[in-house]
Amino acid sequence: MTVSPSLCLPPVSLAAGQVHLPGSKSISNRVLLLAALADGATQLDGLLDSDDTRVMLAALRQLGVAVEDAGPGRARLRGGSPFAVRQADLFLGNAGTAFRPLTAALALMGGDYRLSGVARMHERPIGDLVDALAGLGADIQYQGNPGYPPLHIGQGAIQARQPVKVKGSVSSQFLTALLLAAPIYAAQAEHDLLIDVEGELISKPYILITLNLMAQFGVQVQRQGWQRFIVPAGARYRSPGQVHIEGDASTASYFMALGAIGGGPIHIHGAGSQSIQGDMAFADVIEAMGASVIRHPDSIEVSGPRVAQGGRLKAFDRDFNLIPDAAMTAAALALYADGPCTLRNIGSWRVKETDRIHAMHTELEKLGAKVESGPDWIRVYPLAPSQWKPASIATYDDHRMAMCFSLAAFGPVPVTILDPGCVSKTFPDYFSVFRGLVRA
Ligand SMILES: O=C(O)C1=C[C@@H](OP(=O)(O)O)[C@@H](O)[C@H](O)C1
Ligand SMILES: C=C(OP(=O)(O)O)C(=O)O
Repeated sequence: MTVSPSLCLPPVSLAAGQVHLPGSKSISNRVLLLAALADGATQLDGLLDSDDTRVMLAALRQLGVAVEDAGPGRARLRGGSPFAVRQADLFLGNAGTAFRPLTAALALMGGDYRLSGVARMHERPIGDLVDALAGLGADIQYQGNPGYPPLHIGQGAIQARQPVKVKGSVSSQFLTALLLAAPIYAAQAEHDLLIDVEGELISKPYILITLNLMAQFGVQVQRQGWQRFIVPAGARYRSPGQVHIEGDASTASYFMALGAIGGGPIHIHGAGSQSIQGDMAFADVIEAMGASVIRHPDSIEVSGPRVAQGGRLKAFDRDFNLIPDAAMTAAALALYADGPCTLRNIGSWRVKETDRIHAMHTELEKLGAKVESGPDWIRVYPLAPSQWKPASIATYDDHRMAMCFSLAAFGPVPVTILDPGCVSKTFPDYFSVFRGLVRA
């Protein structure tokens, strides 16, 4: 891992302007896989160009999928299932949206594949997905610690006589992975493929993204609540020809936050009231905190108090299970609230790019804040102007830590972000866009 030079952000007080969001990570990586599996050619625009999509594209190319670069944000894929290459060693960085769905797809195709990632990826659990795939007859071996990547995928004997059971309490990406891969089997099957969720399912809005995009590629999944998902026998992905990828709603949360604490207005283009991403609900969070939000179909405008001039946001105590990524932005905004803010039901933070509850707790304390946390919650007390301490913020190779702590520049002292380059996971240009929107 290369570490980028640290970045000192001097105090700022105002944020206003226009921002065009980079493509959604969640949609980009799903659509790349769908286009790779679908019959026919698919033209994509709005595609995210970042570490997470680069590893997905490189893997698909290695697997024999024809991918043409068609200019910035554009690509043309010619798909088909199974993939032409039956033996490959794939490096998937720290991209959960590449690792989990490719594991399921390759396990259902069968072959001789090795999937690995960065050291942290090898600490992120995948056992619940491997168990579900093993229940279908897939051949998957752990190459390191049981329950974690790296994985070896062999030639299984896939048979779905019973409903496939999958646990969704650690990550919704396991159910997403099974759903995306299901037509590889269902296309040839005589009976519908039933997928049953065992126990709790977290991060539910991401499942709706998955179902929406599968439908765009011709596969309609029926569901019974969040319990049972039915992939019809004969289901086959067909290219819709063209797909436009909307802007990233989790990324939008940093700019919504800027509008909410820096006066605004910040006009964020690329995702709005018609978005299929759950993280757009972050707009409701900042609205409840006192920001003004105007929603357009494909954009959103946010203004709010100027916290550097004594303005304050309203404190909150809420469940963030549906928007775990944007939730981190709310934790950073708590610094400017009028009372302690509690984020609940965020246990999945422990197994993401880093242990995010630990990282948030530690780094907010460096700024001078009082913080409390438990297994699946964190409480952040706001800072009065005299309480702020200049700090060097560690980012733990977590893009969201770096982006969230840019919001600390609205305090009265400078803040230094260590390894700001880690934003390349989803938004390589974040800090130049940030600088273009803020003023002293
Ligand atoms: O399916 C997806 O695109 C994602 C699901 C979420 O993960 P969990 O389901 O693990 O919470 C989210 O945190 C991640 O950034 C993207
Ligand atoms: C959890 C995240 O990433 P991943 O898709 O790797 O799970 C994230 O982007 O916040």
